Amino acid sequence: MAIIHEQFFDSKDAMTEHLASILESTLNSALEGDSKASMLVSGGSSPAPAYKRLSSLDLDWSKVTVAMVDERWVSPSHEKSNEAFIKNTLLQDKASSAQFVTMKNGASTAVVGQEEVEARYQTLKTPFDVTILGMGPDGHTASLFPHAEGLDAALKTEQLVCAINANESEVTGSITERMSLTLAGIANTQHAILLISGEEKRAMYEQAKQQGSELDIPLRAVLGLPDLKLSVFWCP
Ligand SMILES: O=C(O)[C@H](O)[C@@H](O)[C@H](O)[C@H](O)COP(=O)(O)O
Repeated sequence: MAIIHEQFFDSKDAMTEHLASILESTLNSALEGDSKASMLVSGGSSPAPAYKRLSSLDLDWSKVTVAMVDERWVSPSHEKSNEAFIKNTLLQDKASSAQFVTMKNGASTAVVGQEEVEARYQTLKTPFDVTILGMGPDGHTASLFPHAEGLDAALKTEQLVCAINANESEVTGSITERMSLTLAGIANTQHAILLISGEEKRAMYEQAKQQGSELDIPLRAVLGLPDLKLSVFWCP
C-alpha cells in the first residue's frame, strides 16, 4: 500500500494555498540538496490556481524541469493540449525559464511516438521530486483510463511512459488517444499529490480504496503502490 496522508479542505482556495506552499518548499529543498529539481504536472482545473501562484515564485527556475504526467495526442496549439495548459498557467513570469519536457511529438500516433517520449523521460532527474495527479469520476488518474487499450501494459511495464487509447466516454471526450506516465513512472517519485474535488470524485476515491480490479478503477493501482508517499487533497 501507498503511505497515504489525506487532507480535506473547506474550499478550493484553502487547497490551492496548501498545494502552492508544499510545491514551493519541495522545489526549494530539492534545489538546496541538489543542483536540479523535477516536477511532474497534470492538467485539470484543480491545480491551475496553484500553478499560477507558483509561476511568480522567486527561485532558480532554470534548474527546475517540469514534465507532463499525461497528454492528449493533439497538437500543442489545440485547445485541449495539456502542454498548452501548462505553458499558460505554470510556465509564465519567473517560471518561464524552467526546462519543459513535453509528451507530444511529431509521430502519427501515440504508439508510434512512445519510444521517443520514453527516451526523453529517461533523461529526467529521478526519482521525481514531486508528481501532481488528478483523477476523474471514472477512477482514472494520469491517462490510465478504465479498460483502455494499453492500460494493462502501463500497469506492468518498467518503462516510464505508455501510449493509451481510452474508451470514449463523457470523461474522455472525443480525444481518446493519449500518452501517460505508467504506474512505474508514477511510483518513481519522492512525493505524489492527488487532487480531488467534489463529492462524486470523493466517492470514487473511497471506492478505489476498497479491494477490486485495477482495470475497473486504475487509481487503485496507485493507491496500492508499496511505499509511495501519497498526499491526497480534497475540496468540495
Ligand atoms: O485528461 C483528462 O481527461 C482530464 O484532464 C482529467 O485527467 C483531469 O485532469 C481530471 O479529471 C482532474 O480534473 P480536475 O482537476 O478538473 O478535477
